[in-house]
Amino acid sequence: MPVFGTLVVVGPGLIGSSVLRRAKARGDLAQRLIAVDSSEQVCARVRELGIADEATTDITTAVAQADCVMLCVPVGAMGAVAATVVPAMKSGAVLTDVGSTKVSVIEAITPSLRADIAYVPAHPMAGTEFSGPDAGLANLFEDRWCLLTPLACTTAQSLHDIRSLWERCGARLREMTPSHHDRVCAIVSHLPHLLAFTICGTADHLAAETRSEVLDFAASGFRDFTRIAASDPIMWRDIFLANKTALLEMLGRFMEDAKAMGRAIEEDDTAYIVSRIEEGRAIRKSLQENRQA
Ligand SMILES: NC(=O)C1=CN([C@@H]2O[C@H](COP(=O)(O)OP(=O)(O)OC[C@H]3O[C@@H](n4cnc5c(N)ncnc54)[C@H](O)[C@@H]3O)[C@@H](O)[C@H]2O)C=CC1
Ligand SMILES: O=C(O)C(=O)Cc1ccc(O)cc1
Repeated sequence: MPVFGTLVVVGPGLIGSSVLRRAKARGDLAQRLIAVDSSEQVCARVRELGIADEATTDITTAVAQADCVMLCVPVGAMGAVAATVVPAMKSGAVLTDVGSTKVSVIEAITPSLRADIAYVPAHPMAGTEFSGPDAGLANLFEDRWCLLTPLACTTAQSLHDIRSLWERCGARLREMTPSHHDRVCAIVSHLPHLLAFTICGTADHLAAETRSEVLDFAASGFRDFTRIAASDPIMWRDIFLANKTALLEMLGRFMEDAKAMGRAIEEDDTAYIVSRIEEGRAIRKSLQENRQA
């Protein structure tokens, strides 16, 4: 029995097209799948890939048919898209989003909400450095967390249905408050991306300054940073600005710890250096035991 009659995915890029692929492959997420994108090129590609029953730029006509609308656009676009989508939705339908930040997305969407529309904010903690409809994978969410931040306007039925949808995508679910979500994601996702973009920039500037070949010798540790640094600039600009408070708090904490490591190196404090490295190894081991690495 499908969770929804008609599921409309707005923004069938990496995340949206992964949900569509999973829905097509299983057949029990929704009876009918509609993809909506502001780009006709993206719609044409979705048609070629055959991952939705319909792909259109006509957002209001599409969402009027929806039992569930899933917003998969960059976080900075969520508010404007919701302002177009919500007035056109039918009574009793469910609105959900997959944005990487929750407090600011909820703030942006809330002014558009209606009493007869349930809203379930969600965030699948899975992805890659690639974007667009070609990048999606039916198994992207398998064994990955999907974080839900239910609100007063999240009915029990809508929460149940969105939980079922993500469970059928293979995700593990956890509920938390939006502000807790943003602090957690600031440290485990947003700060690592900030560090990756920064270290690649620093190395590139050094190479330019010294007119040397430093990057030719990039070892695997540096290469791991470059994978993350290849992520979409608009998406990450939006995330950094949308999660400014929590991200700056975590950046401050990180800089303190980095300075302490610098001092330990300066002072030949071997015990401190080894204890921090051991902490890192222990985290890696515990993640591998939980199949998340
Ligand atoms: N990339 C990742 O690894 C993850 C991303 N997210 C979140 O998922 C959302 C989507 O990210 P991706 O799938 O990576 O992006 P993407 O760039 O692959 O896809 C976004 C799609 O939205 C469309 N779009 C942009 N503005 C629009 C508008 N105003 N109306 C209609 N369509 C519009 C674009 O044309 C594009 O097809 C973002 O909010 C992101 O924070 C969540 C988890 C992981
Ligand atoms: O590619 C990676 O390593 C990621 O970390 C993907 C990712 C990007 C954004 C999210 O909100 C969640 C996951």
